[in-house]
Amino acid sequence: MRDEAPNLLAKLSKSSLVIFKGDLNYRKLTGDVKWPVNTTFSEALGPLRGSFPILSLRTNKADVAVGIAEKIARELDKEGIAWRTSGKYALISFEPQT
Ligand SMILES: O=P(O)(O)OC[C@@]1(O)O[C@H](CO)[C@@H](O)[C@@H]1O
Repeated sequence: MRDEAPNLLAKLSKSSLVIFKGDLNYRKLTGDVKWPVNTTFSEALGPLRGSFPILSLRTNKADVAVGIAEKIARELDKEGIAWRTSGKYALISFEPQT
């Protein structure tokens, strides 16, 4: 964003909170990478981390998912629950501005 949309970044940097809604935006925020589930949301954000306060609200519709305890993911997987893709589970993620 720093290179592609510096004006937008400057504007968002002055915001008290920027809310991203939906699976596709979550995938864009986290680079659409199949991170280990216990990767922090902060790490997955990469260069956007700390630029402005980010709240992401997402129902899970794709494999990418971060900020989850491995034990919880393992238990859901063991039960055969399609928690990553069914749209029946959701993630609320927050990263403050630094
Ligand atoms: O969760 P929602 O708001 O109904 O869908 C969010 C969404 O980003 O997820 C899909 C991509 O996985 C898109 O088709 C859709 O726009």
